[in-house]
This record gives sequence, C-alpha cells and structure tokens, in this order.
Amino acid sequence: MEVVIVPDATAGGSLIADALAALVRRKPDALLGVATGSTPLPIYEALAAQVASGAVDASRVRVCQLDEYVGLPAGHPESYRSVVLREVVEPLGIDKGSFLGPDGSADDIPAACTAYDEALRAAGGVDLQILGIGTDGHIGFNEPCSSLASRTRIKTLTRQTREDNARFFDSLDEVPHHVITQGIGTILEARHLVLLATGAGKAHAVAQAVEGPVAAVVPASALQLHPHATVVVDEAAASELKLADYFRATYAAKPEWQGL
Ligand SMILES: N[C@@H]1[C@@H](O)[C@H](O)[C@@H](COP(=O)(O)O)O[C@@H]1O
Repeated sequence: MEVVIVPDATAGGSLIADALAALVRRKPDALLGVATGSTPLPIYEALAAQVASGAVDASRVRVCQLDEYVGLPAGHPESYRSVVLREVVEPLGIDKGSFLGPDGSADDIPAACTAYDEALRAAGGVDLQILGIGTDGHIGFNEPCSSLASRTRIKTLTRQTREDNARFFDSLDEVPHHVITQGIGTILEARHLVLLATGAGKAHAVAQAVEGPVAAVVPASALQLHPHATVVVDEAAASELKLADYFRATYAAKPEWQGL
C-alpha cells in the first residue's frame, strides 16, 4: 500500500485526476469506479477541468457506481445514480449508455445485486476504483464487520453513517436504512484502488485502515490485501499516522515514471 500525504483536498484531487487522465490516455475506454460523498468532488472537478481544456478526452470512458440507496424513487436527486450522473458523467462528457450502477429500486434486490456483479465482470472489470472512507472505516457502504470476501449485496446502515449522510437530505428520517454496495471482495477485484481521505474527522479511520490489523471491523483495512492500493490523505487526515514521516520520505524519493 502506498500512502501519499498532500497539503490539502485540492492537491489530493489534482494528484488523483492526473492519475485518471494518464489511465484514460493509455486506455480510452477505461472503466472507472467512482465513489460519492463530498471527499472525491475535487477529483471530479480537476478531471473535468482537464477535459474542458482538451488535455484529455473522456468521451469513451465508462463509469460504474460503488453503491446505491435502496428504495429512493427513480430520479431522486440524492440517489447515487443521480449524484454520479450530475457530478461525474455530465461534466466529463461521458455517454450515459456507458454508465453502470445497481438498481436500488428493483423489486428483487438480491437479483439486482447479482446482476451488478455480473455486469462488472462482463465489462472487463474496474480499471481504477476511487474510494472514500466513512468515519467508521467503511468503504462503499460496507459497514464494520462486513465480510472481507463479500460480493455486491444489501446492507443496513449504521446510525453513525445515516447521521453522517443526513446533510444530503431534509432530515435524518429521510436517509434510507438499506443500501446496495459492491462487496469488499468485489472492490478488491479492481486493478487499482485509490482512496482519498481529507479532514481531521477521518484521521482515526485512516490510521486504523492503514496501520491497524486487517479486520472486518475496519472494512477499509482490506486495502492492505490489494497489490495496488494508493491512499491519498491531507495533513489533517494523516494526523494519527505513526509512519507519516516514512510515507513522506518515500513519496519524495519516488521516481516520477512510477506514477501513482
Ligand atoms: N457510500 C459513501 C462512501 O462511498 C463514502 O466514502 C462515504 C464518505 O463520504 P464523505 O466523503 O462525504 O465523507 O460516504 C458514503 O457512505
């Protein structure tokens, strides 16, 4: 696992956008796994700026969702489908037909979950998966004690996650209790995992994920099992890392050709 400490969220966003742009130049129809929440927005903004300036052409890129609320009516502005369309697909000029996501309004949720795992496989697998981290250490919506081998399935949100996400809704009562999320086993199949965490509120979860034992109680610790995982953190989110100086020195000495 590589840990990169950046000064702030904007720097983290541009660093990851540069890695995405390099991937898209190498593979114009790359499948990008995107996360929702506030943290990855600087990535999407920086990449959209590169697309707008003509530095990169994202028109053939394919995008897939990490997770989705269950039971929100189709077109609800806070469904993750709507969020990804608004924040990623439209600004990058990606064809809506190249967008994959689980159907959170399906009558048969288990079938929708299996179908999503199959669709990801049929699409050739995710080239680069962007991840955020919950304050309780979750990735996607894999809450603490999710199986490290899990596949896409329905999960129940913890009260803490519902409270964290209530800012996107009119009240806590409106935040769904159930979600569909790519499983940890599904996420680990992506070729490159890039987790961005910013702000002091994520410092404890980041330290547990990066320097703690691999444990289902901290789902993000599963990144330690992946051969190509990159964790990008700002100074505040890095504040509980014991090995911060080592991570800084390693990145400072990194040969440029290696990229992320
Ligand atoms: N399902 C999403 C996660 O994918 C995201 O990482 C997390 C943190 O969000 P934020 O970046 O807004 O803190 O929120 C939600 O729970």
